[in-house]
Amino acid sequence: MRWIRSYVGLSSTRQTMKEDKALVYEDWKECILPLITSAPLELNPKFFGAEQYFAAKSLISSRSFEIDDYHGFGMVALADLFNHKTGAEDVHFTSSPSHCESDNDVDGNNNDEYDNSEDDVQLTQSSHLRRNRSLTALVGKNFHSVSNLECSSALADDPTVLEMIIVKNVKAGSEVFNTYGSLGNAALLHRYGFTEPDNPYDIVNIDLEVVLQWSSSLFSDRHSRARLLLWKRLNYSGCGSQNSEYFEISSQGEPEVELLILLCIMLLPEEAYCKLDLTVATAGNFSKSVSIILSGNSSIAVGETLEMGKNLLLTRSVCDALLSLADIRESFYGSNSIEDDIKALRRCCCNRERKLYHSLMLRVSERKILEKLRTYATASAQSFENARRISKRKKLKRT
Ligand SMILES: C[S@@+](CC[C@H](N)C(=O)[O-])C[C@H]1O[C@@H](n2cnc3c(N)ncnc32)[C@H](O)[C@@H]1O
Repeated sequence: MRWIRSYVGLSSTRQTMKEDKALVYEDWKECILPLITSAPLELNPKFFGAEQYFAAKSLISSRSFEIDDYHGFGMVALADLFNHKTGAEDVHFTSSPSHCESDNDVDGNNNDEYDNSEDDVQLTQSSHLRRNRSLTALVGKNFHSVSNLECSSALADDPTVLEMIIVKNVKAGSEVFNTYGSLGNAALLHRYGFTEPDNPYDIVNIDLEVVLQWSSSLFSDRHSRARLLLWKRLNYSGCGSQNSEYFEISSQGEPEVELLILLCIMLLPEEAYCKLDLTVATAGNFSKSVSIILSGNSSIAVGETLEMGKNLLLTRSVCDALLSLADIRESFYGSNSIEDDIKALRRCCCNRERKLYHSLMLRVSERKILEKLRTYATASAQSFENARRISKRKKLKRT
């Protein structure tokens, strides 16, 4: 754990880990320490120290999951044997039997796409399951799928039943996977201690602090604060809590529209800003669905949908700002280039050097997204310029 923190650098994963560890330590001090010092229990402090508590908590949190609204979070024997695969599970858990029309899928997965054909497999717990510490299918073409078994009405009504359904054919001897949800690599590493290559749900976070750092390199603190306030008064916010707001960049390198709007407001010329400020002040509360659209020549319009304005928001200066944000975020990885990281990842053995492998994978996947963000910003600036040229030409033709 200590190692991951130092290698991932200043990423949000490190910060989250630090905060988690502080909370777990507080828990330990409050709940366990009094037991160690309590005379009648005579607990051996060697087994109940803060590090042992942290290890136990990590183990529990990587194996427990939200069962349903009724049960909340819990540990389910057998269910926790399955390893995760993003978007390609073989086995699915649901808190009520499959034919009893339910949307109680564990992890919020939808079952509609699954074809429970007669080729489905039955899972059996056997000694060889234990060998790999993950679940392997005992496959037979004629085995009946669990979901094809008769489901008694008693079972259907039993809230303590958790159904395990094989949703795909699995080759004999192959590992059977579940999915822990649509999680990016930082979330997978934080919650479960591993990452996946080419994870389609991967994201990079850009903290609001980073945006303010960029803004203060161009404008006064007063300017940045006033523009941020206006953005907030327009009912925009980043992800996360008020104390640590951030913006997500998708695995395709696309920034959230809220970030684009903030950048536009930061970059507005004073006159346009004052005009917008006045508009907001006189209009009172803006509803969530109303968004401002700021066009390239700084005029302001009020539009109804957020997506409608995305292209208009991607002006040359906003795209330049995105490039700067990508550079600031990239600087968090230290002096090693992405090529250095890729080489180190190739040299690294996933089984022998687990921590090194997964932290390198996180760095590489995040940095690849930052590369895509740069490509996105450059291409968007180009299309914005083209659109402007075409519109200018059209206007000239009309006059
Ligand atoms: C619910 S357990 C799964 C069973 C686990 N293999 C075991 O040893 O009991 C979750 C843990 O399994 C490991 N794990 C699950 N899926 C993985 C994957 N795709 N790659 C690497 N490790 C994985 C991680 O250590 C994770 O914290």
